[in-house]
Amino acid sequence: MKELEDRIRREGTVKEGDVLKVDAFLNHQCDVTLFDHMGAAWAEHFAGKTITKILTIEASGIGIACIAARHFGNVPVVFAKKAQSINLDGEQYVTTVYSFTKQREFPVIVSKKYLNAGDHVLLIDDFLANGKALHGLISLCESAGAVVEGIGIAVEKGFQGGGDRLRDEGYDVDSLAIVESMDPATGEIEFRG
Ligand SMILES: O=P(O)(O)OC[C@H]1O[C@H](OP(=O)(O)OP(=O)(O)O)[C@H](O)[C@@H]1O
Ligand SMILES: O=c1[nH]c(=O)c2nc[nH]c2[nH]1
Repeated sequence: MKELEDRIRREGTVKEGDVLKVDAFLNHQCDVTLFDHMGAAWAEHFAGKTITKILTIEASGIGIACIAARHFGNVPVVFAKKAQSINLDGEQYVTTVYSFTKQREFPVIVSKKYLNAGDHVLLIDDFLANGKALHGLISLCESAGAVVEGIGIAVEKGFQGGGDRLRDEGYDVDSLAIVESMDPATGEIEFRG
């Protein structure tokens, strides 16, 4: 998606440790017009698939997923929580995920009320790096007996391999910008053609 690639080129910065900082528009300050265009792009890609629910993971996926839902008939958006809370009751699906930016494991929790056999799920997230977050969400869907219809990602860092591993596993992964390489010394970013 050219609009997203242009924003990354203009406003993204490359940090040491394979970190691309795009918090001016994607995952700290949020450009909702861009999010709306991203939702439209996923709706075009996944047209023809029946989506009954969007599943994402806190925190950065939530805003993007909510705006994307407007393009999928306002289906419910569920976000997996990364901490237990007195506000979480009843039975839960739980797994653990290693967080790329926080560099530690988190529980990943969804109430059984909100993910069911018979759901046709679109997974949405801001970043795909090693694929840990998505494997966590896929595992929750498997536990619930829900079908993963596809995966919509804003920025995939292709060189970390998580996206291609998911494609090899048979998932339909639509990443709107795939960074093939990035250099913290020069700031240069190359996208997959
Ligand atoms: O493919 P992976 O290696 O799993 O990396 C991608 C995940 O990393 C980030 O989450 P993170 O827990 O770092 O932070 P967040 O709270 O900003 O969502 C991002 O939002 C994805 O969920
Ligand atoms: O802002 C971010 N930049 C990244 O490079 C990244 N990788 C996973 N999650 C990420 N979030």
